[in-house]
Amino acid sequence: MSLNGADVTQNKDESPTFPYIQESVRNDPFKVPQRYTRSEEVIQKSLFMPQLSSQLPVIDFALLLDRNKDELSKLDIACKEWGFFQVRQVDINALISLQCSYFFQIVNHGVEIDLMQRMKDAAAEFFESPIEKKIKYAMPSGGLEGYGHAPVDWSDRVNLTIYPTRFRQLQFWPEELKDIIEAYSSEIRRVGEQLISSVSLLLGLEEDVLLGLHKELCKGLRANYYPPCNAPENVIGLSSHCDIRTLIVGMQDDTATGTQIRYKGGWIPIKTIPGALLINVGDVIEIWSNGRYKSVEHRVLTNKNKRRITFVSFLYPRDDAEIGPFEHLIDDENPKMYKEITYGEYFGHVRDKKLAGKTHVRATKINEF
Ligand SMILES: O=C(O)CCC(=O)C(=O)O
Ligand SMILES: [Fe+2]
Repeated sequence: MSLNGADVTQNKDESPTFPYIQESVRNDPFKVPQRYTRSEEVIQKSLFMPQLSSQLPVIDFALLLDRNKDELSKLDIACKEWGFFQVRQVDINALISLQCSYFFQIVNHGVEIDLMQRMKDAAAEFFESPIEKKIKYAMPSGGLEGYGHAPVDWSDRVNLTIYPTRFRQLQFWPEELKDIIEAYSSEIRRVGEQLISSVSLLLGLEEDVLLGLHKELCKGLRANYYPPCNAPENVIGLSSHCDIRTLIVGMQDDTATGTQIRYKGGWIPIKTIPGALLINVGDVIEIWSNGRYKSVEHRVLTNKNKRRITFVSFLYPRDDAEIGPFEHLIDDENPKMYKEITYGEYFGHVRDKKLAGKTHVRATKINEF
Protein backbone atom coordinates (compact mmCIF):
# COMPACT_ATOMS: atom_id res chain seq x y z
CA MET A 1 0.00 0.00 0.00
CA SER A 2 1.24 3.47 -0.70
CA LEU A 3 0.19 6.79 0.78
CA ASN A 4 1.55 9.75 -1.15
CA GLY A 5 4.34 7.52 -2.34
CA ALA A 6 5.50 6.36 1.10
CA ASP A 7 5.65 2.68 1.93
CA VAL A 8 2.97 1.94 4.47
CA THR A 9 2.09 -1.49 5.82
CA GLN A 10 -0.99 -2.59 7.74
CA ASN A 11 -0.67 -4.28 11.09
CA LYS A 12 -3.14 -6.71 12.65
CA ASP A 13 -5.67 -4.16 13.83
CA GLU A 14 -5.54 -2.49 10.41
CA SER A 15 -4.01 0.77 11.65
CA PRO A 16 -1.19 1.73 9.32
CA THR A 17 2.37 1.49 10.58
CA PHE A 18 4.87 3.77 8.92
CA PRO A 19 8.40 2.64 8.21
CA TYR A 20 9.80 5.71 9.93
CA ILE A 21 12.07 4.94 12.88
CA GLN A 22 10.70 7.84 14.87
CA GLU A 23 7.17 6.41 14.54
CA SER A 24 8.34 2.97 15.54
CA VAL A 25 9.95 4.44 18.69
CA ARG A 26 6.80 6.49 19.37
CA ASN A 27 4.71 3.30 19.20
CA ASP A 28 7.05 1.23 21.34
CA PRO A 29 10.18 2.86 22.78
CA PHE A 30 11.57 -0.53 23.89
CA LYS A 31 11.25 -2.37 20.62
CA VAL A 32 14.25 -2.67 18.29
CA PRO A 33 13.00 -4.54 15.19
CA GLN A 34 15.28 -7.34 14.06
CA ARG A 35 16.01 -5.77 10.68
CA TYR A 36 17.91 -2.90 12.36
CA THR A 37 20.09 -5.15 14.49
CA ARG A 38 23.66 -5.24 13.18
CA SER A 39 26.43 -7.68 13.91
CA GLU A 40 29.15 -6.85 16.41
CA GLU A 41 31.63 -6.90 13.55
CA VAL A 42 29.72 -4.18 11.69
CA ILE A 43 29.25 -2.05 14.75
CA GLN A 44 32.93 -2.28 15.75
CA LYS A 45 33.77 -0.57 18.96
CA SER A 46 34.69 3.10 19.04
CA LEU A 47 38.17 4.05 20.18
CA PHE A 48 38.13 6.03 23.37
CA MET A 49 40.43 8.90 22.50
CA PRO A 50 38.89 12.07 23.90
CA GLN A 51 42.14 13.94 23.37
CA LEU A 52 41.96 13.14 19.65
CA SER A 53 38.35 14.08 19.06
CA SER A 54 38.85 17.41 20.77
CA GLN A 55 41.84 17.99 18.50
CA LEU A 56 39.69 17.99 15.38
CA PRO A 57 41.29 20.94 13.58
CA VAL A 58 39.62 24.31 14.01
CA ILE A 59 39.94 26.74 11.12
CA ASP A 60 39.69 30.49 11.54
CA PHE A 61 37.40 31.49 8.72
CA ALA A 62 38.17 35.21 8.93
CA LEU A 63 41.91 34.54 8.56
CA LEU A 64 41.19 32.21 5.67
CA LEU A 65 39.33 35.00 3.89
CA ASP A 66 42.40 37.23 4.40
CA ARG A 67 44.42 34.48 2.69
CA ASN A 68 46.57 34.20 5.80
CA LYS A 69 49.39 31.74 4.98
CA ASP A 70 49.36 29.96 8.35
CA GLU A 71 45.62 29.43 8.21
CA LEU A 72 45.80 28.13 4.63
CA SER A 73 48.46 25.67 5.67
CA LYS A 74 46.27 24.61 8.60
CA LEU A 75 43.49 23.96 6.09
CA ASP A 76 45.96 21.97 3.95
CA ILE A 77 46.85 19.75 6.91
CA ALA A 78 43.20 19.42 7.95
CA CYS A 79 42.22 18.20 4.48
CA LYS A 80 45.25 15.91 4.18
CA GLU A 81 45.39 14.31 7.59
CA TRP A 82 41.79 14.41 8.72
CA GLY A 83 39.44 15.16 5.87
CA PHE A 84 37.28 16.70 8.58
CA PHE A 85 37.53 20.04 10.34
CA GLN A 86 35.38 22.65 12.04
CA VAL A 87 34.88 26.37 11.52
CA ARG A 88 33.36 28.25 14.37
CA GLN A 89 31.45 31.38 15.13
CA VAL A 90 32.75 33.79 17.74
CA ASP A 91 30.45 33.39 20.66
CA ILE A 92 31.75 34.88 23.87
CA ASN A 93 29.30 32.95 26.05
CA ALA A 94 30.34 29.64 24.59
CA LEU A 95 33.99 30.59 24.83
CA ILE A 96 33.81 30.99 28.56
CA SER A 97 33.11 27.29 28.93
CA LEU A 98 35.89 26.21 26.61
CA GLN A 99 39.39 25.06 27.37
CA CYS A 100 42.05 27.76 27.07
CA SER A 101 43.63 26.27 23.97
CA TYR A 102 40.48 27.06 22.02
CA PHE A 103 40.94 30.74 22.70
CA PHE A 104 43.72 30.69 20.17
CA GLN A 105 41.60 28.93 17.62
CA ILE A 106 38.61 31.24 17.49
CA VAL A 107 37.26 31.55 14.01
CA ASN A 108 34.38 33.42 12.52
CA HIS A 109 32.35 31.73 9.79
CA GLY A 110 29.86 34.60 9.91
CA VAL A 111 26.68 32.50 10.05
CA GLU A 112 24.60 34.03 12.83
CA ILE A 113 24.12 31.76 15.85
CA ASP A 114 20.49 32.87 15.88
CA LEU A 115 19.97 31.73 12.28
CA MET A 116 21.52 28.35 13.09
CA GLN A 117 19.28 28.01 16.14
CA ARG A 118 16.16 28.90 14.14
CA MET A 119 17.03 26.19 11.60
CA LYS A 120 17.42 23.68 14.46
CA ASP A 121 14.19 24.73 16.18
CA ALA A 122 12.11 24.66 13.00
CA ALA A 123 13.38 21.22 12.01
CA ALA A 124 12.81 19.86 15.54
CA GLU A 125 9.23 21.14 15.42
CA PHE A 126 8.70 19.49 12.05
CA PHE A 127 10.08 16.11 13.17
CA GLU A 128 8.07 16.22 16.41
CA SER A 129 4.79 16.94 14.58
CA PRO A 130 2.23 14.18 13.86
CA ILE A 131 3.05 11.69 11.13
CA GLU A 132 -0.12 12.65 9.20
CA LYS A 133 1.38 16.10 8.67
CA LYS A 134 4.88 14.93 7.78
CA ILE A 135 3.71 12.26 5.37
CA LYS A 136 2.49 14.99 3.00
CA TYR A 137 6.16 15.45 2.11
CA ALA A 138 7.01 11.75 1.97
CA MET A 139 9.86 10.66 -0.26
CA PRO A 140 8.40 8.46 -3.03
CA SER A 141 9.75 4.95 -3.21
CA GLY A 142 12.94 5.09 -5.31
CA GLY A 143 13.04 8.89 -4.98
CA LEU A 144 15.74 11.01 -3.39
CA GLU A 145 13.80 14.01 -2.08
CA GLY A 146 11.39 14.55 0.76
CA TYR A 147 10.72 13.09 4.19
CA GLY A 148 12.20 9.60 4.20
CA HIS A 149 13.99 7.02 6.27
CA ALA A 150 17.15 4.99 5.96
CA PRO A 151 16.35 1.33 5.05
CA VAL A 152 18.50 -0.41 7.66
CA ASP A 153 19.78 2.50 9.72
CA TRP A 154 18.24 4.01 12.84
CA SER A 155 17.33 7.39 11.32
CA ASP A 156 14.78 9.41 9.41
CA ARG A 157 15.57 12.43 7.24
CA VAL A 158 14.40 15.28 5.09
CA ASN A 159 16.41 15.49 1.89
CA LEU A 160 16.11 18.45 -0.51
CA THR A 161 17.87 19.97 -3.50
CA ILE A 162 18.38 23.68 -2.85
CA TYR A 163 20.56 25.03 -5.69
CA PRO A 164 20.32 25.69 -8.56
CA THR A 165 16.82 26.89 -7.75
CA ARG A 166 15.41 25.43 -10.99
CA PHE A 167 16.16 21.93 -9.63
CA ARG A 168 14.02 22.45 -6.53
CA GLN A 169 11.12 20.09 -5.97
CA LEU A 170 9.08 22.38 -3.79
CA GLN A 171 6.32 19.84 -3.20
CA PHE A 172 8.75 18.16 -0.76
CA TRP A 173 9.61 21.34 1.19
CA PRO A 174 7.65 21.44 4.47
CA GLU A 175 5.69 24.69 4.35
CA GLU A 176 6.87 25.88 7.77
CA LEU A 177 10.54 25.29 6.92
CA LYS A 178 10.65 27.13 3.59
CA ASP A 179 11.83 30.55 4.79
CA ILE A 180 14.41 29.28 7.22
CA ILE A 181 15.82 26.77 4.70
CA GLU A 182 16.21 29.63 2.22
CA ALA A 183 18.03 31.89 4.69
CA TYR A 184 20.21 29.13 6.15
CA SER A 185 21.15 27.69 2.75
CA SER A 186 22.22 31.03 1.35
CA GLU A 187 24.62 31.54 4.27
CA ILE A 188 26.00 28.01 4.08
CA ARG A 189 26.55 28.41 0.35
CA ARG A 190 28.64 31.53 1.06
CA VAL A 191 30.82 29.61 3.55
CA GLY A 192 31.10 26.65 1.16
CA GLU A 193 32.12 28.84 -1.79
CA GLN A 194 34.84 30.47 0.29
CA LEU A 195 36.17 27.12 1.43
CA ILE A 196 36.22 25.75 -2.12
CA SER A 197 38.13 28.89 -3.22
CA SER A 198 40.67 28.28 -0.45
CA VAL A 199 41.10 24.66 -1.51
CA SER A 200 41.60 25.92 -5.08
CA LEU A 201 44.55 28.05 -3.90
CA LEU A 202 45.99 25.14 -1.93
CA LEU A 203 45.92 23.00 -5.05
CA GLY A 204 48.00 25.61 -6.87
CA LEU A 205 45.11 27.02 -8.90
CA GLU A 206 43.63 30.51 -9.14
CA GLU A 207 41.03 30.88 -6.42
CA ASP A 208 38.00 30.79 -8.73
CA VAL A 209 39.12 27.75 -10.79
CA LEU A 210 37.61 25.02 -8.63
CA LEU A 211 34.25 26.76 -8.41
CA GLY A 212 34.32 27.31 -12.19
CA LEU A 213 34.93 23.62 -12.77
CA HIS A 214 31.64 22.87 -11.03
CA LYS A 215 29.90 24.58 -14.04
CA GLU A 216 27.29 25.51 -11.46
CA LEU A 217 27.64 24.98 -7.73
CA CYS A 218 24.83 22.64 -6.69
CA LYS A 219 23.68 22.21 -3.12
CA GLY A 220 21.53 19.76 -1.25
CA LEU A 221 20.36 19.87 2.36
CA ARG A 222 19.66 16.88 4.55
CA ALA A 223 18.25 17.08 8.05
CA ASN A 224 18.96 13.79 9.85
CA TYR A 225 16.78 12.68 12.75
CA TYR A 226 18.26 9.96 14.99
CA PRO A 227 15.61 8.80 17.48
CA PRO A 228 16.75 7.42 20.83
CA CYS A 229 17.28 3.66 20.76
CA ASN A 230 16.67 1.20 23.57
CA ALA A 231 19.66 -0.86 22.44
CA PRO A 232 22.09 1.67 20.95
CA GLU A 233 24.92 -0.88 20.97
CA ASN A 234 23.01 -3.02 18.43
CA VAL A 235 22.07 -0.46 15.78
CA ILE A 236 23.71 2.12 13.56
CA GLY A 237 22.23 5.60 13.05
CA LEU A 238 23.90 5.99 9.67
CA SER A 239 26.18 3.35 8.12
CA SER A 240 29.82 3.99 7.40
CA HIS A 241 30.27 5.96 4.17
CA CYS A 242 32.22 8.70 2.41
CA ASP A 243 30.29 11.59 0.93
CA ILE A 244 30.22 11.56 -2.86
CA ARG A 245 30.13 15.36 -3.13
CA THR A 246 32.82 18.10 -3.23
CA LEU A 247 32.59 19.53 0.27
CA ILE A 248 30.13 19.04 3.07
CA VAL A 249 29.13 21.69 5.61
CA GLY A 250 27.51 20.14 8.66
CA MET A 251 25.76 21.58 11.69
CA GLN A 252 25.92 19.18 14.61
CA ASP A 253 23.54 18.83 17.54
CA ASP A 254 25.12 20.56 20.54
CA THR A 255 22.99 18.51 22.94
CA ALA A 256 24.13 15.00 21.94
CA THR A 257 26.99 13.32 20.10
CA GLY A 258 27.01 10.32 17.76
CA THR A 259 29.02 11.09 14.62
CA GLN A 260 32.34 9.25 14.31
CA ILE A 261 35.20 9.30 11.83
CA ARG A 262 37.48 6.50 10.73
CA TYR A 263 40.88 6.88 12.27
CA LYS A 264 43.73 4.37 12.13
CA GLY A 265 41.41 1.44 11.58
CA GLY A 266 39.10 2.43 14.46
CA TRP A 267 36.37 5.01 15.05
CA ILE A 268 36.67 8.25 16.98
CA PRO A 269 33.66 10.23 18.16
CA ILE A 270 33.50 13.85 17.07
CA LYS A 271 32.64 16.61 19.45
CA THR A 272 32.34 20.03 17.86
CA ILE A 273 32.61 23.33 19.68
CA PRO A 274 29.13 24.86 20.17
CA GLY A 275 28.35 27.16 17.24
CA ALA A 276 30.95 25.51 14.99
CA LEU A 277 30.29 24.21 11.51
CA LEU A 278 31.73 20.79 10.75
CA ILE A 279 33.35 20.50 7.33
CA ASN A 280 34.40 17.37 5.51
CA VAL A 281 36.09 16.70 2.21
CA GLY A 282 34.06 14.70 -0.30
CA ASP A 283 35.07 12.25 -3.05
CA VAL A 284 35.18 14.97 -5.74
CA ILE A 285 38.04 16.82 -4.01
CA GLU A 286 39.80 13.50 -3.44
CA ILE A 287 39.62 12.77 -7.19
CA TRP A 288 40.50 16.31 -8.37
CA SER A 289 43.47 16.43 -5.97
CA ASN A 290 44.66 12.97 -7.10
CA GLY A 291 44.34 11.68 -3.54
CA ARG A 292 46.24 14.51 -1.84
CA TYR A 293 43.08 15.27 0.14
CA LYS A 294 40.97 12.37 1.32
CA SER A 295 37.27 12.00 1.78
CA VAL A 296 37.07 10.36 5.14
CA GLU A 297 34.81 7.48 6.12
CA HIS A 298 32.32 8.38 8.83
CA ARG A 299 29.24 6.92 10.50
CA VAL A 300 26.70 7.78 13.17
CA LEU A 301 25.79 5.89 16.35
CA THR A 302 22.65 6.50 18.39
CA ASN A 303 21.93 7.36 22.02
CA LYS A 304 19.77 5.52 24.52
CA ASN A 305 17.83 8.48 25.85
CA LYS A 306 18.41 11.39 23.54
CA ARG A 307 17.25 12.10 20.05
CA ARG A 308 19.67 13.90 17.81
CA ILE A 309 19.15 16.19 14.81
CA THR A 310 21.97 17.12 12.44
CA PHE A 311 22.10 19.13 9.22
CA VAL A 312 24.32 18.32 6.31
CA SER A 313 24.73 20.67 3.32
CA PHE A 314 26.27 18.96 0.31
CA LEU A 315 28.07 21.07 -2.31
CA TYR A 316 28.70 19.38 -5.65
CA PRO A 317 29.25 19.99 -9.39
CA ARG A 318 26.69 19.93 -12.18
CA ASP A 319 26.33 16.55 -13.90
CA ASP A 320 28.38 17.53 -16.96
CA ALA A 321 31.41 18.73 -14.93
CA GLU A 322 34.63 16.72 -15.44
CA ILE A 323 36.18 15.40 -12.25
CA GLY A 324 39.50 13.77 -13.26
CA PRO A 325 42.74 14.48 -11.33
CA PHE A 326 44.62 17.70 -12.20
CA GLU A 327 47.62 17.11 -14.49
CA HIS A 328 49.94 19.25 -12.37
CA LEU A 329 49.33 16.98 -9.37
CA ILE A 330 50.47 13.91 -11.29
CA ASP A 331 54.18 13.00 -11.42
CA ASP A 332 56.45 10.01 -10.82
CA GLU A 333 55.95 10.21 -7.09
CA ASN A 334 52.22 10.77 -7.42
CA PRO A 335 50.96 8.63 -10.29
CA LYS A 336 47.48 9.27 -11.60
CA MET A 337 45.11 7.48 -9.23
CA TYR A 338 41.66 8.09 -10.67
CA LYS A 339 40.23 8.07 -14.13
CA GLU A 340 38.37 10.94 -15.80
CA ILE A 341 34.65 10.82 -15.32
CA THR A 342 31.82 13.34 -15.37
CA TYR A 343 30.11 14.04 -12.10
CA GLY A 344 26.85 12.72 -13.56
CA GLU A 345 28.53 9.40 -14.40
CA TYR A 346 30.02 9.20 -10.94
CA PHE A 347 26.70 9.93 -9.28
CA GLY A 348 24.93 7.43 -11.55
CA HIS A 349 27.46 4.82 -10.55
CA VAL A 350 26.92 5.26 -6.81
CA ARG A 351 23.30 6.36 -6.43
CA ASP A 352 21.78 2.91 -6.18
CA LYS A 353 24.59 1.38 -4.17
CA LYS A 354 24.41 0.84 -0.44
CA LEU A 355 26.43 3.05 1.89
CA ALA A 356 29.68 1.16 2.19
CA GLY A 357 32.81 2.84 3.45
CA LYS A 358 35.18 3.94 0.70
CA THR A 359 33.91 1.65 -2.04
CA HIS A 360 32.60 4.43 -4.31
CA VAL A 361 35.72 6.49 -4.83
CA ARG A 362 37.72 3.27 -5.08
CA ALA A 363 35.67 2.35 -8.13
CA THR A 364 37.15 5.30 -10.07
CA LYS A 365 40.71 4.30 -9.22
CA ILE A 366 42.82 3.62 -12.29
CA ASN A 367 44.18 0.28 -11.09
CA GLU A 368 40.74 -1.10 -10.34
CA PHE A 369 39.64 -1.11 -13.97
O1 LIG B 1 24.56 13.24 11.14
C1 LIG B 1 25.75 13.43 10.94
O2 LIG B 1 26.48 14.03 11.72
C2 LIG B 1 26.40 12.93 9.69
C3 LIG B 1 25.43 12.67 8.59
C4 LIG B 1 26.10 12.25 7.35
O3 LIG B 1 27.23 11.82 7.33
C5 LIG B 1 25.36 12.36 6.08
O4 LIG B 1 24.17 12.72 6.10
O5 LIG B 1 26.00 12.09 5.03
FE1 LIG C 1 28.08 11.77 5.38
